[in-house]
Amino acid sequence: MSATAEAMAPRAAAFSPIGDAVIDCQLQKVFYGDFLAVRNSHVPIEKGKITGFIGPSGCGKSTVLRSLNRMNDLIPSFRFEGHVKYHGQDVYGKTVDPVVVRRYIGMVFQQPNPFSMSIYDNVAFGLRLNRYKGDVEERVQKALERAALWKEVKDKLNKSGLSLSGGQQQRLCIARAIATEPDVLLMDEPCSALDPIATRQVEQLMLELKERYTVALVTHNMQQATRVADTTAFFGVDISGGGRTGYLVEMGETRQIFQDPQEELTKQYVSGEFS
Ligand SMILES: Nc1ncnc2c1ncn2[C@@H]1O[C@H](COP(=O)(O)OP(=O)(O)OP(=O)(O)O)[C@@H](O)[C@H]1O
Repeated sequence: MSATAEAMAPRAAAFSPIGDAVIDCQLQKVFYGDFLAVRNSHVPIEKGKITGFIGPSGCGKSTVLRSLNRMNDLIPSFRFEGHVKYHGQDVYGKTVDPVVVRRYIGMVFQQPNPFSMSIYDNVAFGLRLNRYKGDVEERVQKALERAALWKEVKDKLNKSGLSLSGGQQQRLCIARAIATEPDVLLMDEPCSALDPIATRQVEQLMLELKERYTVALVTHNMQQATRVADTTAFFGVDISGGGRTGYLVEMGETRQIFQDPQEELTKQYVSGEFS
């Protein structure tokens, strides 16, 4: 365990990385109330890689991503059958504190969502929440450097995070997510609100981040998946029987998914026959 992780003692039952596998996600059925949103999706997340989730709207990409660090806990109607294991440990174990889960498995959202507080406080937020006992200033600087934002903000750390441009705000959110040194970073369409230049900066950042973190990325942009993802999971929507249930169609190396898909549906999707 890193010095940072040690400095932030878990508040509930022990939940710490062991072993080599990062996340084993087996979702047999995912419901919102009575609605079956996702079925039969086994989505392993491999260490040190970027795993891209692609597929048509409503196929469950975000649902699966958010189940990995218990973000769906915030939705009362959410329930699932299956398991999500992080280094072999049950993420949904009765004694596991979701705040601790999210320290190891951080998240960046579609819309840059800095808190209404200073740039510094945004990045320090998770450290304080987790009662980090080390040097907060040093950790904030390191996170901003890793998020390729330090040079642009080092002279205005007390300015509001909301005063930054959209691309800078998204890099600030990435800095906030990595300040606690997570093991895994979940990114839910992190570039969809950004212009092409900011998008390229964030994509470049993802490639740098994977040296240190494991990344799972939801994207609508298939070119983005080919540019940054090592592994790609393609989800489809089953409308037979009048429902709309997402499921994993195929998962493999990104090159294979785009150039040599094994499933007809994947072939049609990546060739743009439907979206
Ligand atoms: N909070 C919720 N309550 C009820 N149904 C939901 C909720 N969130 C998502 N759903 C439904 O679950 C299904 C999967 O949604 P999800 O957002 O995971 O798909 P997605 O592939 O990420 O879609 P998109 O690409 O449009 O963002 C959809 O039918 C959606 O309407």
